Amino acid sequence: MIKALVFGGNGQLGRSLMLCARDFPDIELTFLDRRKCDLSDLGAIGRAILDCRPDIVINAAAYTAVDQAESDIEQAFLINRDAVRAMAQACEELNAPLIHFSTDYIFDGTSQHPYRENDPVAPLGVYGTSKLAGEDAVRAATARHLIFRTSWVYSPFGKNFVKTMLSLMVQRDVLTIVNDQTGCPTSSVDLAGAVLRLVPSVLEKTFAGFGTYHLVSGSPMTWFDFAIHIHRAAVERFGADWAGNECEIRPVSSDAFPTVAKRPGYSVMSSQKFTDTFGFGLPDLAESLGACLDQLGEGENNA
Ligand SMILES: NC(=O)C1=CN([C@@H]2O[C@H](COP(=O)(O)OP(=O)(O)OC[C@H]3O[C@@H](n4cnc5c(N)ncnc54)[C@H](OP(=O)(O)O)[C@@H]3O)[C@@H](O)[C@H]2O)C=CC1
Ligand SMILES: Cc1cn([C@H]2C[C@H](O)[C@@H](COP(=O)(O)OP(=O)(O)O[C@H]3O[C@@H](C)C(=O)[C@@H](O)[C@H]3O)O2)c(=O)[nH]c1=O
Repeated sequence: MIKALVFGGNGQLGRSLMLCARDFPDIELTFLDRRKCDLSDLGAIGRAILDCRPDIVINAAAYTAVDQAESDIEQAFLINRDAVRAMAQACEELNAPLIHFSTDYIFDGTSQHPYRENDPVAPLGVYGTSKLAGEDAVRAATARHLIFRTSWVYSPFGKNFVKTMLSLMVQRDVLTIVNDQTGCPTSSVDLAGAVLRLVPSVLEKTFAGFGTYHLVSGSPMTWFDFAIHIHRAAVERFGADWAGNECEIRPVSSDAFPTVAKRPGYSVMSSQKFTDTFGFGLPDLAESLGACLDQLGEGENNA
């Protein structure tokens, strides 16, 4: 039996790992949430890892409030950099690989082509800067790491764009959604399945795939396009009398929807390196969004 320790058990990715765990009976997952291990307490992180002595650590925790991070800089760096460094150092001490997640918001969005792993990074805000610092901390502390950069994560769990849109579509007659930021919506349930599928091979002595990978679902679109997809999929699933059916969705520029943190205009990432190395990719948006709405309908959406 493989022993995996997961930080961030209560987040979208953490709960998706819990959901997928039933398909991987050879992996015994132990989940830590804020109550069991507050990552602000850096000393507690090493203790938790050394107490559990896992074969592998998965960090699904992060400070993810993009706008709030602009004024909560210390906490963002504490969780996204310092706590990650503590995790990576304890993993190195135990010789356990660390699987960590990062974001498209480390890029400035000026690329003319899907970002590859070696493209220059230049985050526009505190969240992206702190996540980039976390990546660097992992690389400095342990060679046995996998960093998966992903983007625009949604799921039946927690807070995300799909759930926000579904509730706003019911509450409002008109929604204005930015149409000049392009990225790849990605299901955390798909991410969780992919990661658990990799775990056994990562633990093989001959595994040579450590490093940084982009891992997204391959359907680039704007947030406006994504809202249209969500609306269409919801009407298809919940029927024409769904309360959000009549909501009008209008495209606007980012100037018309000001946010505290600036977001990249184009943060599409290529998962080619991942697919070439591991021989599979993530399902496309239609399939994954449909599954998410089905799970929401089945009541998997505890806030
Ligand atoms: N969400 C997205 O769109 C994207 C996410 N990512 C990355 O993917 C990974 C997973 O993200 P996702 O699941 O969406 O994130 P969530 O915000 O859903 O979950 C993050 C988890 O981290 C936990 N956490 C935060 N601070 C602490 C703390 N001090 N002590 C203990 N736990 C803490 C939160 O706990 P609590 O529930 O108690 O608040 C939460 O459960 C992260 O690395 C993120 O940066 C990358 C690209 C896009
Ligand atoms: C609610 C709403 C948002 N928007 C815009 C604001 C923003 O530009 C875009 C997305 O808004 P959100 O705040 O939901 O998403 P945001 O917090 O920017 O999402 C990011 O989260 C972090 C954690 C990541 O790592 C990124 O990959 C990305 O997923 O949609 C509208 O245009 N209209 C609306 O009604």
